[in-house]
Amino acid sequence: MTPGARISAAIEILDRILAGQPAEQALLRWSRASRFAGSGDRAAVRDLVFDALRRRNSHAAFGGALTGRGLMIGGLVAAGRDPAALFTGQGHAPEPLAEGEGTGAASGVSDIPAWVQPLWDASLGDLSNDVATAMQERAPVWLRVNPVKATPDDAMGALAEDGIAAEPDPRLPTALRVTENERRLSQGRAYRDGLVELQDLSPQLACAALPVGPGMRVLDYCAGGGGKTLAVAGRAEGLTLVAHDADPARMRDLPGRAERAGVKVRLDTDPAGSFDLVIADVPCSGSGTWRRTPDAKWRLTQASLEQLLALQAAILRRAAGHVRPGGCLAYMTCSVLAPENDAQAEAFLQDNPDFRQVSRHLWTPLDASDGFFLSLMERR
Ligand SMILES: C[S@@+](CC[C@H](N)C(=O)[O-])C[C@H]1O[C@@H](n2cnc3c(N)ncnc32)[C@H](O)[C@@H]1O
Repeated sequence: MTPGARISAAIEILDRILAGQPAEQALLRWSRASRFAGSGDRAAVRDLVFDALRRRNSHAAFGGALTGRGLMIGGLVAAGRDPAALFTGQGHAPEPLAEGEGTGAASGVSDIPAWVQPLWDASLGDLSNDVATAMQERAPVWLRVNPVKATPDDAMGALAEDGIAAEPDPRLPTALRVTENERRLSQGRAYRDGLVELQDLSPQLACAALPVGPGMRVLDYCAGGGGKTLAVAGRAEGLTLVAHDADPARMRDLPGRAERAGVKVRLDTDPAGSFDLVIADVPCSGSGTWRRTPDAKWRLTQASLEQLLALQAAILRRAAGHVRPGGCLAYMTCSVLAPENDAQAEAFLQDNPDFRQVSRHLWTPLDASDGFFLSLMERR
């Protein structure tokens, strides 16, 4: 596909997304209908669509319209390129620019949804603008080295065999940032043999901060695909790891992932007894990961946020019931919004005086990768 044809494809997909179709669905539908597109074309079109969603408001302002075409024109203007060079109407390129298209300005335009902006500002304070700016960029890819199978050097060596370059984070040597050829990862030996797992830096830092010791009983109460379960699995010998999720189907990949990682995890739809550590990685707005899933940023509504807040509080209460006296409850979200983070922890502590907060941390793209929150609470 020519660069112009890729832009035409992105316009068509963005128009579907703006009409309400989820981004992944719109991309899949285009992919299925476009057998002529090679893997390079698909990746390029996907990047165009996601870049446009990350900066939807500012690109629409530059382009002059909140349409697929306006977003693509605005994206080129924002990048300092002349849209007329690609909007030629030749071959499969989009029609030439009409009078006034691409002449807009975007100063003062925010790419945070207007209704979220006050919450965003109140939650992030002085960091608000910088975090919003960071969210306009593509997210880097991070790997977690599985200590059961490899040292960071072994993992980097195996990645290098497949031409994938990665470097460790100075704070956590088992966290590797991929610097070259990330698209080869899923086919590479390091991933296939369980030496590394895909996991962003901030949840890795959060899991590394959990009190995990030999022989402990750990319950991952909202285990989903098991990212947190597997992150604690290699931290100590003799752990009993129990994974629970209200929707057991969400855990379907976990047994395979655990086997690849060389660790034992028991799936339990109704866990009984008490645990030394209970992880509650609750459903959330995902506002900390909006540069990875920019579609979610525009789909979140006040009503859906309120539903999430109620669910988070309920899960926190239920998960707490599984913590033994002297044990810990780790409340986690991948959000940067205070109502989902400190406000939940504070309300819980208020109602449950047998718990006290031992530590809390909010990571943002300014010091880690995705935004992520951890409140660690101990049961007296
Ligand atoms: C943020 S995701 C978990 C991600 C997972 N911990 C990981 O690292 O891959 C939240 C999970 O909570 C689950 N969930 C929703 N309501 C729940 C409830 N009432 N009790 C337990 N889990 C719940 C969802 O099904 C979802 O899998």
